[in-house]
Amino acid sequence: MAPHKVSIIGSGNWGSAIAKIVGHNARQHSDMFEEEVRMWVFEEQVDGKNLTDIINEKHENVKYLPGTQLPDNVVAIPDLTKACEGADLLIFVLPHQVSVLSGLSLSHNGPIADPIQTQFVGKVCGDLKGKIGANARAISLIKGLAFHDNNISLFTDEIEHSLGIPTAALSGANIADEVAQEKFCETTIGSKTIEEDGDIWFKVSLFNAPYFRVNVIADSVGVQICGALKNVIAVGAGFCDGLQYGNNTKAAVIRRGLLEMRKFGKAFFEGGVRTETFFGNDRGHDIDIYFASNSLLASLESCGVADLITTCLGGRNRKVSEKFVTAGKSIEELEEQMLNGQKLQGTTTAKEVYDFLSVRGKTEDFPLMTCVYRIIYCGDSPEMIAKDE
Ligand SMILES: NC(=O)C1=CN([C@@H]2O[C@H](COP(=O)(O)OP(=O)(O)OC[C@H]3O[C@@H](n4cnc5c(N)ncnc54)[C@H](O)[C@@H]3O)[C@@H](O)[C@H]2O)C=CC1
Ligand SMILES: O=C(CO)COP(=O)(O)O
Repeated sequence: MAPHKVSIIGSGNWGSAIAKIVGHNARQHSDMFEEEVRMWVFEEQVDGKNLTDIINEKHENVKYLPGTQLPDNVVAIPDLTKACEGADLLIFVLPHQVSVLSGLSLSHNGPIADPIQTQFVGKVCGDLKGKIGANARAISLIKGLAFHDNNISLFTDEIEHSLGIPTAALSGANIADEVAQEKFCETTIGSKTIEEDGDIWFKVSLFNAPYFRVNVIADSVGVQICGALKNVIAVGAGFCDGLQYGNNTKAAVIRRGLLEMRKFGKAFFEGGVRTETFFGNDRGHDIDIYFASNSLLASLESCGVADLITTCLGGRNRKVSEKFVTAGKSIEELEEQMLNGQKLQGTTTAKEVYDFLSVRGKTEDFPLMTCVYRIIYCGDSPEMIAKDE
């Protein structure tokens, strides 16, 4: 069989960290993969130069992952179609939505700026439609859900429908900067076709590394629900920090958040999600452990409680939401000031989830996520995050 041709679609903070692993593994397994790994970069100017040129000269994404050396077989390409031409393994790693400033809206201290929100995964898929081979496969590293007309769908389904190729999901307790520094962590791949995806994404080691332990489970829906909704809960955790509420309060938010995440998955997805995906298990499953790593430290579901904890402790959603409480500025302003082009996912997901629940009359069934929404978008006091009426 010809070696797989790998393309990475996205080059932000996580996109660049994963490019380091994938580039290294492609080079190590030259019988399985073409050595060159192409990475689509949304072109922009950094100090008067194209970011793609800087990446290809310095082998470093100086804007989104400064200080990390990328393997020189990772090649930055600004043209999406060229970056994906002939690829049979596509790695989607884009922010699920971006939010930019214009006009007026609320911070908890009053009116500030009105964000416009743009989903661009759909645009990327539209541009690639008809250009991807039938034998290709994709994997989504996106932590977010797709919302259209107050309906919800998974990005794996969006990509599958748009490009006609099977698509798995990868999500875990993976703060990009820590992964880039090769600090040990785990991650979870969710797949409907576990043996094929396990073979390609895990067994031949495109992602697995000594410091990045991958496991494959069948609950693709649960993996994606976890990745999207933990960002909303982390916004709540950030409010707690801004209010200096301490660890017990934050633990209560995490506990309640985890239950709401699971409840959401069970309520709105046909076939439901597995409880184990959220809480972890003792390796008692049959097919799920088929590809489980041998590492004793590895549990199967990094995407659940583990990712929720790491994001509530060290993620960008937490950091910006803490400042939202102390600075009295809008989320979009803080995102611009604090993240240097990186994107928050939890605040936009809070709005999407609220709109979805609202048209179904279900907001009261998800009080924590509703509260996060109301604090950001309706001017409710941040103290509401830890008040039981
Ligand atoms: N950063 C992290 O620690 C982790 C992030 N993730 C998830 O991975 C996904 C990607 O996140 P990051 O790589 O961190 O991105 P990021 O947060 O660094 O976002 C910046 C990226 O968005 C791109 N971008 C901005 N506007 C765009 C547009 N109109 N069209 C296309 N691209 C545009 C920029 O070029 C840049 O590559 C997200 O869903 C995130 O939740 C998952 C695990 C860890
Ligand atoms: O997904 C993440 C860690 O697993 C990163 O979370 P943040 O987007 O809040 O930084």
